[in-house]
Amino acid sequence: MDDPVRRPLILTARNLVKEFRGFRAVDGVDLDVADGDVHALVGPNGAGKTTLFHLLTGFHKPSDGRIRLGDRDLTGLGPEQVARAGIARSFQITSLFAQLTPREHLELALQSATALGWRFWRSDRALARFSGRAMELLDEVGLAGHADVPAGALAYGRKRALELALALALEPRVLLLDEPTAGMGVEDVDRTVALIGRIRQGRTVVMVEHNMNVVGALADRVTVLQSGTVLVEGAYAEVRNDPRVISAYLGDVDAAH
Ligand SMILES: Nc1ncnc2c1ncn2[C@@H]1O[C@H](COP(=O)(O)OP(=O)(O)OP(=O)(O)O)[C@@H](O)[C@H]1O
Repeated sequence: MDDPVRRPLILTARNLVKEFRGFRAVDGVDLDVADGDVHALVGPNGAGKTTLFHLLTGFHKPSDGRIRLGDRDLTGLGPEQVARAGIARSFQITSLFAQLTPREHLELALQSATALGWRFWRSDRALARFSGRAMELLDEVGLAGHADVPAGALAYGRKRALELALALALEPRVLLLDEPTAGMGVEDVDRTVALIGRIRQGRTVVMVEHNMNVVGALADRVTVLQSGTVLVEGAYAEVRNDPRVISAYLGDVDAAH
């Protein structure tokens, strides 16, 4: 049942296919992400969530199908072009520099998003003009009090918050989060849910997430994948009680709790 007040679509995929040596990890997926929604991609292990995520961010090229952001066709673009077009994914912790502080990370990310690129790498004068915005972003993710600590010394949850701030620095039209609560204890999960709840304001978020409590707390819409295809798409409450989803997840949902 479609929600009559659904917002306009911002990100769409049509008949998306990704084949690996004849095996279809993503097999004809249609995806409709509405502007301003938190849209979760869920499904049992091996369903194709990560592959779909890589397709949406340009890390994989589709074997077939199309991806559009607003009225722009992004099909076949590489990761950097996709990011510049307005789809940002949260960085991996492994891409943080242990000796640089969160403020320095943000200043560099903000500079790289401008036409200057990385040309004035660590020139203090060039970076100083990004300091104000860097602090705003750190404040938004709750890291203002840790702005000048080397990133290597931050606790795990704070490193993830820094990744989020780095993605936000690109001012994306759509923010993609790959398992934002993976590997976290209960307290960090709660903090992360609150954080995503804050940063989603005025933004569109697509997230792959295994923890159904997190999905229930944040997602407006849910796409359930199974064997590379869309099993069900809808509001969380509808999807959660759908017998096809329950059967696909049998055992898996309990494990995620
Ligand atoms: N590079 C690859 N080469 C070959 N097969 C792949 C490749 N990447 C993924 N696959 C296969 O595609 C299927 C979907 O994998 P994918 O990682 O997208 O699933 P997933 O839903 O993210 O699973 P999980 O929840 O376990 O992370 C799996 O059977 C996987 O083995």
